[in-house]
Amino acid sequence: MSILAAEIETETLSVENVSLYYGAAQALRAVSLQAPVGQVSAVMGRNGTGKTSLMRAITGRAPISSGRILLGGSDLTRMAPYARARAGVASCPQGREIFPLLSVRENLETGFAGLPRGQRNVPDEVYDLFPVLHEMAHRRGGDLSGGQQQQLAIGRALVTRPRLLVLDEPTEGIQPSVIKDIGRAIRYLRDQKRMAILLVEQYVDFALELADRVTVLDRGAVVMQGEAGNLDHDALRRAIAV
Ligand SMILES: Nc1ncnc2c1ncn2[C@@H]1O[C@H](COP(=O)(O)OP(=O)(O)OP(=O)(O)O)[C@@H](O)[C@H]1O
Repeated sequence: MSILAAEIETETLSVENVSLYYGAAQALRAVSLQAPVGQVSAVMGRNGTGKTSLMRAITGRAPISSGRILLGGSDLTRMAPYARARAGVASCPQGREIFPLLSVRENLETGFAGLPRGQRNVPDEVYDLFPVLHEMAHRRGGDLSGGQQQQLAIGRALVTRPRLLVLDEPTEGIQPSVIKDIGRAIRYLRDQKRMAILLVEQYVDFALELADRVTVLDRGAVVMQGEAGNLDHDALRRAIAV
């Protein structure tokens, strides 16, 4: 087996037949997908089709009723969110969840919690990717623009040195110049850091520009899945059109 094949096998996120309910309402119906390292795996779908629920299932914020979630050799299924973070899962949730009264620097430092003492620093690449975080280190998180907050949310996720980065609609409500920066950061993390990136995105052109693989959800179920280059993009656009 080549080194690359071994790495993919040990580092891939594997979601297997995951179902999730809110009370009696089923939000995910036996969803399966793979997100290998060194690839962007996009999850798309109309509003309310279960994209955020899938992200919550992976990060441990919502319990699943059946199925399994594996990251490489670790079975995350029953792990608490903090244990999943230690196992290498980082997420930028919808709404970003920046601490408004903490400074930019302090927001980044909240990512230290699960790290060994020797790694409790902000990696240079966070500031290389998003120089604004350096310039605004002492500003309060709540005083940043939406785009700057999104960069901060990604920076904070990177502080935890993740193997899997989960991004829930990173372009939502953000100006084009910052969307470009975010796209560049995602490419860098995929190609240079070889992270597995799971990207929930409604902005089709942005998602298709980056995605290696695509999963489309409809009413909580997978209705289309495959390598981005092999999918019928017109059918895909129809499947997610509002
Ligand atoms: N906490 C909750 N309690 C009850 N139902 C919920 C809850 N969160 C989501 N839902 C329902 O579950 C379904 C899937 O929602 P989810 O947020 O996962 O979809 P989504 O594809 O991320 O939507 P959006 O694009 O609007 O963020 C929807 O019908 C939604 O109303």
